[in-house]
Amino acid sequence: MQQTGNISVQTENIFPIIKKALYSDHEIFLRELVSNGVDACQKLKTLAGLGETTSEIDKLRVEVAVDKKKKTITISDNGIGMTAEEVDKYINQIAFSGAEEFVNKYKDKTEKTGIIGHFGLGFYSAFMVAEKVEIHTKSHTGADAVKWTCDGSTSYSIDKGDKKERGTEITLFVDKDSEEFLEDHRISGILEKYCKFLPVEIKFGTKEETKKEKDGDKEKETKVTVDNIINNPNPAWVKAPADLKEEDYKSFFRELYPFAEEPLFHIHLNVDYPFNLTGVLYFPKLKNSVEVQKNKIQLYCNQVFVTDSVEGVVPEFLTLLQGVLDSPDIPLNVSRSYLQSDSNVKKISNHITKKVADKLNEIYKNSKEDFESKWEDIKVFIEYGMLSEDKFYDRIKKIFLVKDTEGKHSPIQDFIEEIKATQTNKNKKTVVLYTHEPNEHHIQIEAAKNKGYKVVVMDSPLTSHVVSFMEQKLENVTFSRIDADSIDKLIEKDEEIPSKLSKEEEEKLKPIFEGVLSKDKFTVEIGSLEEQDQPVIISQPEFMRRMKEQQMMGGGAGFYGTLPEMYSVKVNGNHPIISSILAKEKEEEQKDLAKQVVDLALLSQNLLKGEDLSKFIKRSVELIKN
Ligand SMILES: Nc1ncnc2c1ncn2[C@@H]1O[C@H](COP(=O)(O)OP(=O)(O)OP(=O)(O)O)[C@@H](O)[C@H]1O
Repeated sequence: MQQTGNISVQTENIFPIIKKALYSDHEIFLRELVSNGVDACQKLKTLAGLGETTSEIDKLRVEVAVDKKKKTITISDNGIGMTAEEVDKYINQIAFSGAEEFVNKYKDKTEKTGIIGHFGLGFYSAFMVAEKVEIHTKSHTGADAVKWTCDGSTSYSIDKGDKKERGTEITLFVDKDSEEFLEDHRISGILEKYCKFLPVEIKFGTKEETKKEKDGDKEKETKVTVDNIINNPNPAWVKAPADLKEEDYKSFFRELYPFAEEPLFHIHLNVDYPFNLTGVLYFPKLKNSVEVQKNKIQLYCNQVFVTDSVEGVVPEFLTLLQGVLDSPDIPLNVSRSYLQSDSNVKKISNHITKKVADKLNEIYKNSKEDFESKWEDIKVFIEYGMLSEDKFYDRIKKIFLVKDTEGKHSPIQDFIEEIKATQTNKNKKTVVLYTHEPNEHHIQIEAAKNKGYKVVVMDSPLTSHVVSFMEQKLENVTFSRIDADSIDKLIEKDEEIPSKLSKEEEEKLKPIFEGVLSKDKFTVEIGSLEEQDQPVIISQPEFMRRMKEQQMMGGGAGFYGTLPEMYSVKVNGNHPIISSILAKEKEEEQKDLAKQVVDLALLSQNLLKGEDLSKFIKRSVELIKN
């Protein structure tokens, strides 16, 4: 038997849920009620623009007042007001949004109305903090004033009211558990957080200001009491980019982050099709860090602050930026996991990524010098971006810079072209040599320079990921850190350097060196390098080091992280010292000399520490004495 029907919802059951669980944060009630007041003003403005009201719209404003004695919070506005029918329709029917109805009615007649309300639920958030709510309202139409009262049960009363002025006044009789909201600083804090950029003036009490006046030759300071307007109704992002100067963006930045260091540059977003998005994003000076900056972007919906955790709305790498995004098209009242699958959110996220890449390209095009001067501060961001979004990489690959040890910047693609002739190995791979710390690798860099090679400085925390990524993206290119092997092995050419040692001599030499090094950490190899190269070179293989670094960045140590540090020790059989070690008659003398050159190699790698270092110094002093 098939049966169909409607699931019935009893308002008695749903009301307590709305009251307690509609929003997890109780402080939201103020945002909702102030937004309703702002909407009421915006609606009146829209009607005035269409000639549908004769109301005065010069001084539209919302006011919040707290009466500690009466334990009330009042939110009043001089907006559109409501008639008795409207109160019945919009307030008595939960989830019937007058805001949405208004937007639909006027959507063809006017441009954006900037109306915030949408769901028809916000008003009821008042009951999260109030045991009783009263509405006094008078419509702009001149209809009789209305008084509505509800004590939090499902019954309400609606009467003729005595409000004389146009607008709506909502009074919350704050319940015992919510008395914290009767504190001025609490209300200020909430207004500051959510309402700082609402488009209509919001007044909360008064404040004292000092005015300077001319009194003859002198300046006189007088104190005056003025309305405390808590918001800036015209923040930079709602203005047209053409109307703003660099300084305006900077001062808006200071308004958002009074204590932050000045940003490098900004991007003004302004889209109205196929979705609505405005905002200003700032590039902070990141230096070499990826952690500190996150969660600095503030998300607004029609100028109401919604959240500063933007994950899910913008790609993760963009959370390194600062600034404001405003879009009525982001479904913010829903869960984060839903956000990621929302098509508008995806489009917005792609758009921002594109805009950011466009801006970077524009700066590069306008002035290479300017771009280069900013590079050290933005490279981590760019690296993070290209590692996480392939599309971003495609847009910035032509302007991804590398800096050589002489301080010269070049786009990586140009750099590879430049080194191709000299730094291509016998397997036809062009080898990019890099260092994370030129001072530490001075010896190796000098050896590379002697061969006519160039070394680039890659010192970001993401370097090991970046080089692996670039190896996948760039054809026939590999990266090697300059200390990963001897220079001849880093870029292996066809012609081998002949060895001065015979096979027997090499076999004699190996155990001497093995005897002065710990077997668990070092593997010894006798090789033939140039005579002028170092007698012993200690290196950590590129692959192993990279894996360890990547796993350290990713948190857990993983498989490679658990492996002990391993180094390879290459003894340069062509170096005169090595021949003289072999020539020594006594085993002790051979060992001492071998130990000395090994220690020198360790020292150059910053690997000689503690007792070993003390012993080395002592031994060196003895050697000099002799
Ligand atoms: N201060 C006010 N002045 C005039 N009308 C109001 C006022 N407050 C509420 N209303 C009317 O009551 C309706 C319901 O308000 P409510 O806050 O519950 O929902 P909303 O603002 O439409 O949507 P949301 O749930 O997204 O806030 C509003 O759409 C509006 O028509």
